[in-house]
Amino acid sequence: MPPPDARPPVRHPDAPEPGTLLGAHYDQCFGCGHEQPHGLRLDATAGEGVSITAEFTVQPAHQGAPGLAHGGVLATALDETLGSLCWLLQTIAVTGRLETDFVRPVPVGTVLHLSARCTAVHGRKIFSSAVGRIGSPDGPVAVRADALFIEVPVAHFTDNGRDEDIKAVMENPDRMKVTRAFEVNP
Ligand SMILES: CCCCCCCCCCCC(=O)SCCNC(=O)CCNC(=O)[C@H](O)C(C)(C)COP(=O)(O)OP(=O)(O)OC[C@H]1O[C@@H](n2cnc3c(N)ncnc32)[C@H](O)[C@@H]1OP(=O)(O)O
Repeated sequence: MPPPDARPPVRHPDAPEPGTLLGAHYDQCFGCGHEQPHGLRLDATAGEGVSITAEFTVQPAHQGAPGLAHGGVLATALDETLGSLCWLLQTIAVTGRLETDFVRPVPVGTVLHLSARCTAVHGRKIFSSAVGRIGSPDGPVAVRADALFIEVPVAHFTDNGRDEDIKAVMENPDRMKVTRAFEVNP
């Protein structure tokens, strides 16, 4: 829970307009990248204020029990959607805590409709919540999460990431891709 002196989140003036499809922030990201054959390929769209909507289709590669999505995959979908809120705050942050409720089983082939919103900011701490619904934005709730993201310097990635992956990103001639890989301001 945010402390009493937490402040409401403020949408950055340079945040993408509501309705903008954000696209993959990093081609190799398991949540949104298009070069991960078994990734979620989640598509996130900027919403009003500090909110995001997103969709992903549960594939056979995402099974836990036969015909049903793995809980860790569903948590990834929530994490990715929540992480995209940082793009609207234009803050570099990583997941510190992700508390997930699994409410309904999610069959393979389901389109999961996710929505996330930032609820408060306190120092480096960003509080947010998300929900995932089956089949439509008004469908039955399947998963819910509350999260705490922590603002970090870009060195969090460059100091800790595997050298060859950092190097590969840095050498990309598309400077926007370099920037977005580390979730920095566009
Ligand atoms: C378009 C697309 C855009 C971009 C879209 C991007 C989508 C990406 C989505 C995926 C995001 C991820 O999965 S990110 C990957 C998964 N996460 C990680 O790998 C993070 C690993 N953890 C860490 O590196 C570290 O623990 C940190 C950075 C989270 C925190 O370490 P630190 O920097 O030393 O900070 P620290 O002093 O410990 O904590 C700062 C404050 O936060 C609190 N705090 C820290 N962790 C926790 C915690 N788990 N639960 C409660 N509180 C916590 C502390 O009590 C403290 O509060 P106070 O004393 O100040 O009150």
